[in-house]
Amino acid sequence: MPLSELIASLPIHPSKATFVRRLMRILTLSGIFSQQNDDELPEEERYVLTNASRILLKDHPFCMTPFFHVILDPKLLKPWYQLSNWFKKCDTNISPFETEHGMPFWEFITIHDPKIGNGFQDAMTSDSGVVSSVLVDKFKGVFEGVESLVDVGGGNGTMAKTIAKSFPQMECIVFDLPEVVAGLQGNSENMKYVGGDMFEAIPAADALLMKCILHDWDDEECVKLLKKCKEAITNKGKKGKVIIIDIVVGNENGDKGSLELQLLFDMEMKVLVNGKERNEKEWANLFFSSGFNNYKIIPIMMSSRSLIEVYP
Ligand SMILES: C[S@@+](CC[C@H](N)C(=O)[O-])C[C@H]1O[C@@H](n2cnc3c(N)ncnc32)[C@H](O)[C@@H]1O
Ligand SMILES: C/C=C/c1ccc(O)c(OC)c1
Repeated sequence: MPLSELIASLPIHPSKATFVRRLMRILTLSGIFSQQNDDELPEEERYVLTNASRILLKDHPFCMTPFFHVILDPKLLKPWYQLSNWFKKCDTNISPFETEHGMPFWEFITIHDPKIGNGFQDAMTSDSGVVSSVLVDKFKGVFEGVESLVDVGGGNGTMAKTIAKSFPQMECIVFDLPEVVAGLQGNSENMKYVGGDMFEAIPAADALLMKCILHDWDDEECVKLLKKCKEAITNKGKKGKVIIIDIVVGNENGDKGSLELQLLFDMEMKVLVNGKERNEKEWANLFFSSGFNNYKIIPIMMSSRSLIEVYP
């Protein structure tokens, strides 16, 4: 799109029109747009979308805009300014988020601020939209022989919806806090929602899915949670498995971008929920400390995430 057309299509005051070129100049340098000139109209600069801006489009099937809205929300940015204070205090269990807002993140989004809560669910929906589609397209084998599945901390059920549709014989349960699943209904007969606290008890199944759960908690809490998982999959003499989708920090393919994403998430988890991203050794320690015997890591999405199968 030529610059003049871009300016004409934006809802801005005419007095601000000349600033658009300066904004586009830096957004082009940072890869959000690229410039493409037209030989027939050499005097006017033209901009095109890049992969980075394409996923911001509302009608893109994997639009990530809700995710960026949450990350950049002032209420979720303010805790970053508490890092300096946080470093000086001895209370290791309190996140910079709690230092800022006086309550843990989960309480804040489920009870105190439903607007941020809805924004957060939309953010996770956009993330799970991409990941669930990659999963059923390329890694279907992980679910082979699984007759029942519980998505632990499954939020509004985006992962479960895609899996339940792809495996009509599988019984899928979305398990999350009562406030989160209240009033939700599945889109097929083989899925339902159950409310509860995963640190108390998890419904029994052949397999449990935990996407973006363990990185929310410290090691002690993770071991507690994984022990509950083991109970849930070793019912009736059967031995099931836990399927984790999370980050495994590492840079084996040498891609600086994916490492940067992993480390940025590590900071985000620290600041918001007192969680962390783990490397393979740290993951293995968690599994063996909770009574599991074996695991397999499968990198997905250019190693930005991994699929980890954990066996009792
Ligand atoms: C980062 S979100 C991940 C959501 C979903 N798995 C996904 O990846 O789209 C973490 C989820 O854990 C849920 N959660 C937090 N504490 C929980 C608890 N004690 N019991 C069950 N779910 C909990 C939250 O409500 C939230 O939906
Ligand atoms: C702004 C994003 C916040 C966030 C909080 C907790 C999570 O587990 C998470 O997983 C991708 C994202």
